[in-house]
Amino acid sequence: MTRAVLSIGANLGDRYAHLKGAVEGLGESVVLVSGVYETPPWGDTAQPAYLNAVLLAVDPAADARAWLEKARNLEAGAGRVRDPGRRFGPRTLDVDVIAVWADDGDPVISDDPELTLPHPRVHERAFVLKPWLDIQPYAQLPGHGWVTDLLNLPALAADANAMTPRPDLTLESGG
Ligand SMILES: Nc1ncnc2c1ncn2[C@@H]1O[C@H](COP(=O)(O)OP(=O)(O)OP(=O)(O)O)[C@@H](O)[C@H]1O
Ligand SMILES: Nc1nc2c(c(=O)[nH]1)N=C(CO)CN2
Repeated sequence: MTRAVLSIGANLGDRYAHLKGAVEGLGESVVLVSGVYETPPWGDTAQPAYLNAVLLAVDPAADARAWLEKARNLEAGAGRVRDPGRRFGPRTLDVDVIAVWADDGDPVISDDPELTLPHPRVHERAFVLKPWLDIQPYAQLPGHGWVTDLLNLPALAADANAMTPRPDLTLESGG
């Protein structure tokens, strides 16, 4: 399994530095990086705004579980502390594995709570779908269809409208 779409988000500390650290940490596996967006907090609104971006990464040696390990290591490296009482609470860095595709192009499907694929809430999250569409205009979310159709649903369109592009904050791929 070699291809993954990853979402990165930060709303504590130096948010931009945390996103840059995640891209740098993934090194040469990163092939596409979206623009950075300032996004209102989703799911738990009493917290600061996030910076969000989406990456496409390729690693011939990585299976789906390896992408999760990379994500956890990056979060730990950014000093993320989990608050068990606050499911969608603030964080220095969140790295989610959105979807993974195997060598033959088939999506990896998993209902394992440790690694659910595709990510079980991504179809409700404009802060992931909009940057994903930036880097893959014909993206399809396995089980949910075209990302562009999802973003046209009224609730998601409203959330996407509330996102602010931050062209002053750039992320570079390729290590
Ligand atoms: N696709 C996935 N990507 C990342 N983590 C996942 C995925 N599926 C299941 N998990 C599990 O979810 C656990 C909690 O992850 P995390 O604390 O990042 O959740 P969260 O960011 O608060 O919420 P969300 O997953 O909705 O963004 C992780 O330890 C991980 O094992
Ligand atoms: N805008 C935005 N909201 C969130 C984010 C995120 O990355 N961006 N991550 C969360 C963790 O589950 C909860 N809410």
